[in-house]
Amino acid sequence: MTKSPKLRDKPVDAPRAAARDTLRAVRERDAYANLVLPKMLRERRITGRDAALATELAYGAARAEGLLDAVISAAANRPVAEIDGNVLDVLRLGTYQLLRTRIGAHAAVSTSVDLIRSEMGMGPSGFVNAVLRKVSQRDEDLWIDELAPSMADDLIGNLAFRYAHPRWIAEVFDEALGGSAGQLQAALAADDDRPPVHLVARPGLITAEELALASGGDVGRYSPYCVYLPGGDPGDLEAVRDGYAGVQDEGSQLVGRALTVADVADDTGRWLDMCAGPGGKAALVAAIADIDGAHLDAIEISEHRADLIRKVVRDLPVDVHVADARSCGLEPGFDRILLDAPCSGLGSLRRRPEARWRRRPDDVAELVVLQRELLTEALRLVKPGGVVIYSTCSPHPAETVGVVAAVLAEVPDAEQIDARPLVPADHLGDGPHVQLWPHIHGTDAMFLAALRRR
Ligand SMILES: C[S@@+](CC[C@H](N)C(=O)[O-])C[C@H]1O[C@@H](n2cnc3c(N)ncnc32)[C@H](O)[C@@H]1O
Repeated sequence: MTKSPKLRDKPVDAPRAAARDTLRAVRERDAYANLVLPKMLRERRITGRDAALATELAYGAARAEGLLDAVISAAANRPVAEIDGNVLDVLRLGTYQLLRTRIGAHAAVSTSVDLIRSEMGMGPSGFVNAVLRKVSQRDEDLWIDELAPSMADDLIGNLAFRYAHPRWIAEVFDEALGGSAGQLQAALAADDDRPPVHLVARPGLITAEELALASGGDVGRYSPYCVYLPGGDPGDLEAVRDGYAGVQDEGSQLVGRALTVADVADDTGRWLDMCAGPGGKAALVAAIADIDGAHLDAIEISEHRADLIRKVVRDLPVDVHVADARSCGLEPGFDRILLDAPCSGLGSLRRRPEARWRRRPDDVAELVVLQRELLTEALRLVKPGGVVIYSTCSPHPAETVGVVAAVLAEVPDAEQIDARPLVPADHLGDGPHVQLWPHIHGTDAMFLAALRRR
């Protein structure tokens, strides 16, 4: 039977189908949206404005999942766990468009209905249509007013809901920010935004000024190697393709640089990166080591990640070791050691769209044990007078100041030194550690502490 013109399937639009398939991969396979989508865009030859739309929708909907689900559940009058997964992906995309983009309500609803009808037929498409129409009756603020805990009763709960963070993460940020509600609001808002793209100009190969000219970007505020890219795909830049530049958050650049500028008497040029994969900081440190006549040993436990390091440190004075850094077998006596420890990643949630909804508070306790062991070993491997930079891309106090305090209590000949002079940024607080923030510095929320063996 031929369908009537009204019922005939419309072709689904490619960017929204890619966004839906990304959300599905995240939900079904625990995939990382920022790995799945770029590959899908290449394979499906989706480029330009269409690629930008798919990215905005997929990453935006993944980032806002908790908020979207609360609204969908209210509009559908049932918990989202009772909604078929494939239908839920389309509802999330549609709700995201309605609440958080300028896409008109008609287009947001009808494209969602088309997406579901092409796969699942009329029944589910009627449900999607009904739910999204209900969602479209209010804007985001009205939904928040209706569904979030009140500011007066539960400020953290309200802000967590409003800026699409699980409550426990908002609590961690609150603790790290010292309980300032204004700071917490700004931090969550910045974390809920699309992240900027930062490039690193590899020392000795290109300057930040040259890279800014070549890329149409602006030189960074703090890192002498940083360029802010206003838009576009960094992979299209010749400097990135040729390895003169890479994509790296400015906060990470500041951590790598801090290792190289700390005072170390009689630096013999033995430098170590204890947890180096995939090699972002190792590449920067090694480029500076090359200029300074030093050598970097880079340890990484995962073979695959060690391969990634080898790719980015080609031609630089680096030895890559696949080992557990707690028992790597290298001779002690290093002048400078970077321990960029495995961590919860709560400081770079804006770059990994779905991560905030995947992490669990319990993840942290196990990581803290590993972080302490690694830092203790770093202090054994560094020479007296040498420096250890301990860093995390997390502001979680248990992973940052907690680890440093616990290890210092156990290692009597180690001391913490002021890390602030090693970081050319403002608003660095009372020290001695440095905690960067997206809402203050525009960087990921990187933490670093500087320790010395007496
Ligand atoms: C935060 S990442 C490091 C990021 C890296 N410094 C960069 O800038 O690209 C932590 C790394 O430590 C590795 N790792 C975890 N446990 C380790 C261990 N016991 N020994 C060595 N590496 C480890 C992880 O595989 C991961 O690649």
